[in-house]
Amino acid sequence: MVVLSQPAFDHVSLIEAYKPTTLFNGIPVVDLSDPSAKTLIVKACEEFGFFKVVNHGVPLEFLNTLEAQALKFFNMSQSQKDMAGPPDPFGYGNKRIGPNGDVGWIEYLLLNTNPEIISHKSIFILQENRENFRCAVNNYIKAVKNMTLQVLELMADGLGIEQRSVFSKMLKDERSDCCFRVNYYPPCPELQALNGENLIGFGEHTDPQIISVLRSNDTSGLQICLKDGTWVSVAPDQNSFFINVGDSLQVLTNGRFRSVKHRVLAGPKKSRLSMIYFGGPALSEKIAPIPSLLAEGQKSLYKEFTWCEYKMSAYKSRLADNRLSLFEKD
Ligand SMILES: C=C1C[C@]23C[C@@]1(O)CC[C@H]2[C@@]12CC[C@H](O)[C@@](C)(C(=O)O1)[C@H]2[C@@H]3C(=O)O
Ligand SMILES: O=C(O)CCC(=O)C(=O)O
Ligand SMILES: [Fe+2]
Repeated sequence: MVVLSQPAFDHVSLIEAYKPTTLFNGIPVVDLSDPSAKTLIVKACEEFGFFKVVNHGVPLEFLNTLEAQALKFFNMSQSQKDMAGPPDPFGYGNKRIGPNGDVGWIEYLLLNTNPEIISHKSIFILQENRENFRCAVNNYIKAVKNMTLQVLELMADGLGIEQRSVFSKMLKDERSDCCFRVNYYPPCPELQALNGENLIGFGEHTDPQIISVLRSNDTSGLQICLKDGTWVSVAPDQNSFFINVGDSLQVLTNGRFRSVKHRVLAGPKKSRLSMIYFGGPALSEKIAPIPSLLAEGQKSLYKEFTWCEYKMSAYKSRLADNRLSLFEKD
């Protein structure tokens, strides 16, 4: 074992000796132009709460432009970036995730997707480049949101729900509570000396919203937890999107879809850059199973709550907590 003394390695709390994970080649791939997409989506949400989307229709130019703009941001000096933080929860964050003491080997920008709030102070510190950045974020979010609405409609269709817009209308609502996150995991060269140990970039958690749509650069690091509790690595694919079922969708489907536990490990050589669109409903939206998904006599597994109540409770929790357990019926 190599023992590194302080200050050579002062991020000890982020080091974890996880069991080695294998690259999983069973991640479902859904081609949005394929007529069987709706069936595949439902199967993937039941089995994994996670799938990859190809033929998504989002111009690759939007992905690459935003990546370049985000790198410009993260390559600025630390003092400049600090002017855009600390997150409240929006803005620039460095190592601290959320308000309750969680940390990771990460820098990020968290933005509200409401177009007026995209003019958050974090964008203003970009000075002469802010219009380019704002435009790249807006183009990306608009296109990704459209694709997400399509996926949600296929989901409803695949579940046999008469009202195809049952999920998508929650995001279409002008009061919907969606946010956007750009995560940057810098390389950590000292990691090479720590044989077999892992550096936590973003600790294990489920996403509280309905759906999360992730795109990353070509650097690995994302892992998901399978039904049997095994953690597996997801091969990066910079031209595709990865969809996560969030806690709220698990409730809307009365547990038929599962919100996927996931985490990110940082690497020694390459930086990872990911962009995640989190689709949440209006604060007043009631989160309860869609009635037609309940078989006769079947009851909801969850107590009634609104997205506002769930979100407030989530923000009091630690990242790895099972946030839904507070809302499960006894
Ligand atoms: C530790 C926390 C960070 C988080 C809010 C929370 O209290 C628990 C949920 C976390 C999470 C996970 C998914 C998204 O990245 C996020 C923005 C969200 O909505 O819930 C984060 C929150 C955050 O980073 O503020
Ligand atoms: O950065 C990633 O790849 C995933 C991060 C994540 O899960 C999140 O921001 O909620
Ligand atoms: Fe997440």
